[in-house]
Amino acid sequence: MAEQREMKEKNPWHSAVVILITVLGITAIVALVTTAVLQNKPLLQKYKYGIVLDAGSSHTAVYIYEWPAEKENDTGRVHQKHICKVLGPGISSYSHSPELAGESLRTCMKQAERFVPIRRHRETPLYLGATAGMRLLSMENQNVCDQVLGSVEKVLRSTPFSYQGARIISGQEEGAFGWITINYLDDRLKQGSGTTGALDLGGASTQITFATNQEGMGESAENTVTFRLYGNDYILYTHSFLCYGKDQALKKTLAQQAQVGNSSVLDPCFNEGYSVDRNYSSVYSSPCIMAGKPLETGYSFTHIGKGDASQCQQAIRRIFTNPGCNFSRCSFNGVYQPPIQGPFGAFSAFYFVMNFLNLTSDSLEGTREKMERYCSTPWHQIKQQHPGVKEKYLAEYCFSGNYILSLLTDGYKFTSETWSTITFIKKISGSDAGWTLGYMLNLTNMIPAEAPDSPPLPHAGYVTLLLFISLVIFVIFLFSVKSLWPRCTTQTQII
Ligand SMILES: Nc1ncnc2c1ncn2[C@@H]1O[C@H](COP(=O)(O)OP(=O)(O)O)[C@@H](O)[C@H]1O
Ligand SMILES: [Ca+2]
Repeated sequence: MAEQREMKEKNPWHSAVVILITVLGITAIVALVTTAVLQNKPLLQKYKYGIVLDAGSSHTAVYIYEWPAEKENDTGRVHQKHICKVLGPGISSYSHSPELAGESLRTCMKQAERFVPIRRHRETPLYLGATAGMRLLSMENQNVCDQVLGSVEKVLRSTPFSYQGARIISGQEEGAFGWITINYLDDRLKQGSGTTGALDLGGASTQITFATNQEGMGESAENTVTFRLYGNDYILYTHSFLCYGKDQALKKTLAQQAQVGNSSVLDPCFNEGYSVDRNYSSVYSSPCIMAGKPLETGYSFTHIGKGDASQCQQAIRRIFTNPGCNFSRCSFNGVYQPPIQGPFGAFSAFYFVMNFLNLTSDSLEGTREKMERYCSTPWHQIKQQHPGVKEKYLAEYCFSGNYILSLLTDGYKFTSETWSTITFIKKISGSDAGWTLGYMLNLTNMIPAEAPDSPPLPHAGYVTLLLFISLVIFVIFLFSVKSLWPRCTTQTQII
């Protein structure tokens, strides 16, 4: 030992060489890792954009989506950058002055020009999809419907974006794209595991969509949609009930209680103390209300609230018809529906109403109890408690809550057990739940049928592994130098 120490002391190279090797080794490792990190780091993030207008029956919303340019085909990469709510009613309400439908969009489209960088304007696809309000208008008057679509088209063409068309989407599309949206945002599609069903409640229609492995799906082709996404096959059951959105359902329920000629209607679905004069024509002004439509609707009546939730539900139940079921099982109105398979995400008006009523996490029984209590609260008290809420919504929450209860239980056949599989949602990871995102992903081919190849390791994992292997090599190298060194120096000594 003493001899060796002496040799080291005699050899001034010993420590200098070891230090040099260590410094060089560390420098080499740092250089290697830095190069690996820089080489694999994504280039300065470039974003792309897409714009979809949701022309609903009650209002129009402009959605701007954004995604990293290189990651188009990855799930969960597209997110909502901005939403602009168009002032005024839905485009289907402009039947008396169709040109104003287009004009109503201008403010939001100007806003979109500011949210999308100028250099991206020309390549940004722009779509408009109209839903049940326009479906109803096309049934009432195809010519006026075309004029409204022509008017929005004219304004959208005048924007700097890449206009891709304005059309009425089908109920199946509305349901299926809503399903794609929530499952894409949840990052469930790539995993190929369980998916979430979609429940959408609008003003004029409502949609139910869920994946099913039922053999019996062949029973009803019009309710079946198939997709191959990221290498997985999905068979979806979907149905859109036209005239069963909450505004049309309210008209149906009211029309069914009203008798033309009567000067008042005592309505259990409105709070006690509520009293508003209405014209019969406002109730019957919809192709959804067929039966009992009088020739002369120029009469008015006083709409008086009675505030009784269970009577309200009885009244609502009468708008679901049961003409007999020609399939193995049905929801309502003779429409085929396989056994429901949860979990479910319930959005749009399902969320707005249940969130207002503080009913997003209650049991079915708890929900019924709270509805009884809300409906029996006098109208003046309700107004006092919620001064900031739009009075039209406020007045309708007793009806809307009961309608949701009835639609989900009497209609879709949710039970006390399956009720808890429903989550009332507005947004997922910052993007609104709704059909628009799924619509854009589909039209821009952003969801591939087959799973794209991806590197075996994520970037962080790759760098860590590289660092670890380099360190191991370096430590082995140091040990071997250390164990070889005395022999070398001894040999030198002998010579
Ligand atoms: N804060 C809110 N509270 C209650 N209802 C709301 C609220 N915001 C929107 N709604 C309702 O949500 C529904 C949205 O429907 P919409 O998408 O316009 O129709 P559709 O999908 O049938 O074409 C309308 O009935 C509207 O009144
Ligand atoms: Ca809608």
